[in-house]
Formats: sequence, C-alpha cells, structure tokens
Amino acid sequence: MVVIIGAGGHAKVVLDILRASGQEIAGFYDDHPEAKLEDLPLLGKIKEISYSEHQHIIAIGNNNVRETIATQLSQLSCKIGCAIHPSTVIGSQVKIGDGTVVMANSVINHSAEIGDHCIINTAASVDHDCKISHFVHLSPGVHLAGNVFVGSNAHIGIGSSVIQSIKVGEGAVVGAGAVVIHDIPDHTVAVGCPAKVIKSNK
Ligand SMILES: CC(=O)SCCNC(=O)CCNC(=O)[C@H](O)C(C)(C)COP(=O)(O)OP(=O)(O)OC[C@H]1O[C@@H](n2cnc3c(N)ncnc32)[C@H](O)[C@@H]1OP(=O)(O)O
Repeated sequence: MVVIIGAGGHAKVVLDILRASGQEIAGFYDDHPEAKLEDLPLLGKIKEISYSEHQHIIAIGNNNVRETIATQLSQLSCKIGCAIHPSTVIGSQVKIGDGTVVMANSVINHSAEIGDHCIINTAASVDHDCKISHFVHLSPGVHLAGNVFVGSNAHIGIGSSVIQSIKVGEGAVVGAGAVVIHDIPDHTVAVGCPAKVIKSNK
C-alpha cells in the first residue's frame, strides 16, 4: 500500500497515477485538518508521519518542501515509492530514483538518469543520456534534448525546451515557454527565447 503526502492539485494527479498503475492507497498526510483527497483517510499532519510498512510518495510540487520531507522520511527509515503512469515510454538503461513521479504521456529515452523525488510532469520528454538530479521538477510539456544536465531542485517551466548538452544549474528556474540554448547558472531565474537570466533565485 502507498501513503500520499500532500493533498493539493499535484497530489490529485499522483492519486490517479497510483490507481492507473494498480497500487492501493492507504491514505494521506497533510497539515490542514480540513484537507480532502477524495474519500481517502487523512492520517495526520506531516510532522506526525511514523514508520509503517507502506511506501511513501511526497506529492507536493515545491522542490524544497519535497526535499525537507524526504529528509524527515529518511530519518524515520520510511520506504519510498514511485508513481509512474502506465502510458510513460521508458527506454533502455534508464534509471529512475526513489520517490519520483512520472506523469501521463512522458517519454524518457535511452540511458537517461532521473534522481530521487523528481516530478516529470505530463507529456514531458527527457532524451538520451540526460542526467536529472534530485528534487527537480520538469513541468508539463518540457522537452530536454540529449545529454542535458539539470541540477538539484531546479524547476523547468511549462512548455520549455532545452537544446542538447546544456547544463541547467542547481536551484535554477526556467520560465514557462523558454528556449534554453546556453547554460543556466545555479540559483538564477531565466526566461524567454533564447532564455536569459533575469534575476537570482536565492
Ligand atoms: C501542472 C502544473 O501546474 S505544473 C506548474 C507549471 N508552472 C510553471 O511552469 C510556472 C513557471 N513560472 C514562470 O514562468 C514565472 O513567470 C517565473 C518563475 C519565470 C517568474 O515568476 P516571478 O519570479 O513571479 O517573476 P515576475 O512575474 O515578477 O516576472 C519578472 C519579469 O519576467 C517576465 N516573465 C515572467 N515569466 C516569464 C516567462 N515565462 N517568459 C517571459 N517573460 C517572463 C515578466 O513579464 C516580468 O517582466 P518585467 O519585469 O519586464 O515586467
């Protein structure tokens, strides 16, 4: 059985993926006492999570919040699950880390490596030999060409494209609809076509 952490819009989509892949859900944790996730039982606040035999999936879109909760789960030795939509196309020698969520119609090509607790959102594509670090979010419709590196906690905005062999830095944010043709430094926000840094993200 799987426990979902979070009850927002992202958690709803994760719930659908778990169901589509035949996993049973024990309930969810959320900090809001009135939180609802369909008819699933609210198991408590996130600080109240304790070890159980269940797999855990952190279904919260904010990369840094996911990282904090992942540390908490690791200290409790909780088991971590994955949610991979059955429509995902996964190539040979692909690695997908613990806690990562892959949404419908995504494509992950040969030799790509995805870290822990990432979000590969709806219809994103990750091409051959890409390396995606932990706690990254690729928004819906993001396309990464071959050999792209994405640093930990980076967020690539909806509909963006990144050409081959680019490095998107740790904690960087790429705006919606950007076209990335130069490396993006760590902890910066870049937007536009071609994407240019507009500010720091510290
Ligand atoms: C299923 C889901 O919902 S998954 C979630 C998907 N969501 C996304 O992908 C969101 C991506 N976020 C964005 O694109 C945001 O606009 C960000 C992060 C790039 C910037 O947000 P903020 O830090 O709030 O910056 P702000 O809105 O103040 O914009 C700063 C400047 O950049 C411009 N700008 C912001 N976003 C973009 C963009 N995507 N493309 C081009 N220009 C942009 C603004 O027009 C503004 O320009 P100005 O200073 O000349 O007026």
